[in-house]
Amino acid sequence: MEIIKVANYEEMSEKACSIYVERLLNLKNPVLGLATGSTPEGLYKKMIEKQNQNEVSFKNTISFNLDEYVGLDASNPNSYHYFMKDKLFNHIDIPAEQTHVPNGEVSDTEKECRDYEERIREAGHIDLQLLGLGVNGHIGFNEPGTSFSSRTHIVELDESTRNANARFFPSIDEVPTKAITMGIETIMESKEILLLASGENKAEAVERLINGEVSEEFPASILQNHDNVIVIADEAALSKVNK
Ligand SMILES: N[C@@H]1[C@@H](O)[C@H](O)[C@@H](COP(=O)(O)O)O[C@@H]1O
Repeated sequence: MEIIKVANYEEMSEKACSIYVERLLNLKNPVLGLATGSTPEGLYKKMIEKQNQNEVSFKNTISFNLDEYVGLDASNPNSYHYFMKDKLFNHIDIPAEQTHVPNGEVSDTEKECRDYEERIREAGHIDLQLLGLGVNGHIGFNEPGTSFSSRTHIVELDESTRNANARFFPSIDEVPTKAITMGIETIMESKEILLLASGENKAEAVERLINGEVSEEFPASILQNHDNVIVIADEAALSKVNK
């Protein structure tokens, strides 16, 4: 695991963007795993700038998002479909049919999980998977206790996760209770993983990610077993490491 320490959120986004640009320029048909949440927003802004400056193009890129709430349709501003269009896809040249976000609105969610896995396989697996980090160690929506051999599946969201994400909703009651997420094994099959963390509220989780025991009780700890992981974290997020 390579750990890159940066001063703040801005520098984290900058550094992550430079890694993206490098991979986009080096891969013929990049398959990107994308994430939602506050953490990657700065990176997405910078990627849009890079395209506007003609430094990169996403025309040959295929993308797969990690997760989506169950029960929110794509036009709901809190859905991850909406987030991705609003923050990235509507502003870059990636063809819509090359973007994939799990569909939490279908009646047969089990089939959607299987189909999502199939689409990732057909694309030749993910070259670079972006991850944020939940305060309880979740990656995607894989909550503590999720099997390390899980594939794309439906999850019950933890109360702590619903509380953490309630800031985006009018009230906690409107935060969905279920989500569809790539599994831990799906994520671990990515050829390279880039995890971003910023702020003091992530400090404990970052410490466990780096130094903690590898355990299903802390899903992100599995990344210690992947041989191509870069963590970019700011000083606040790293404040509990090496103390
Ligand atoms: N499903 C998402 C995760 O993919 C994300 O990484 C995490 C952290 O979010 P944030 O970046 O807003 O702290 O929370 C959400 O629950």
